[in-house]
Amino acid sequence: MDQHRNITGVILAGGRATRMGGKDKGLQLLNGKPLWQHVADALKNQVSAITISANRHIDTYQQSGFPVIKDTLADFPGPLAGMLSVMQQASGEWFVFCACDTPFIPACLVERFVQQREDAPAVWAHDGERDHPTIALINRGLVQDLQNYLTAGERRVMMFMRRSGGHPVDFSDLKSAFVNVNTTEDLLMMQEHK
Ligand SMILES: Nc1nc2c(ncn2[C@@H]2O[C@H](COP(=O)(O)OP(=O)(O)OP(=O)(O)O)[C@@H](O)[C@H]2O)c(=O)[nH]1
Repeated sequence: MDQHRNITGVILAGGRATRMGGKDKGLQLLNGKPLWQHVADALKNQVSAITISANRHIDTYQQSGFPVIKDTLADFPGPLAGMLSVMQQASGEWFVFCACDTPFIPACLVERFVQQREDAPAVWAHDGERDHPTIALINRGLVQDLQNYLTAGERRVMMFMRRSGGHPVDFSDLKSAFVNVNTTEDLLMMQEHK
């Protein structure tokens, strides 16, 4: 059973990146390569297609050759806005969302999600210590729930994921793969340690 063929990988590259001084986080270079591209390279053999979710510098992201879906909700409401826009506009039944600020996601991400999903409509990564709700496998069937949630003014990704009937998937054996970049200092530290 090769369920990966029907899964679209989505790189979440929108947001304000306030902790990075408002720069476009996905376009920041790590070892000479934009963060979004690290995620695309890690995902490309795990999914059937890749889409970028962004709300700024759309032209730049389009130069990647991947489809780019702009957030339909204004005012940067957060990662769920990107997820909603993609689930409304892209085809396919399953989406693997990955934050662009997590450049070392593991090669077994999708396989483990699929194997451990059971019947849940959503699963997300847990590194043994922290949940990573923006690294998640989600079924299109949740689109209406997500729209209702955002319309009600809710923004928290973790709360939506818990309410979805999904569960976390354990990646404590690969904890370092979930290190993420929030500040320019984080980026510098990662470059130094490569
Ligand atoms: N499409 C989309 N993606 C978002 C949005 N907000 C955050 N993201 C992405 O979701 C992931 C997690 O984002 P956060 O670190 O929580 O938020 P951020 O805006 O990037 O950064 P801070 O303002 O410093 O919290 C990152 O990959 C962001 O690029 C949004 O409004 N739309």
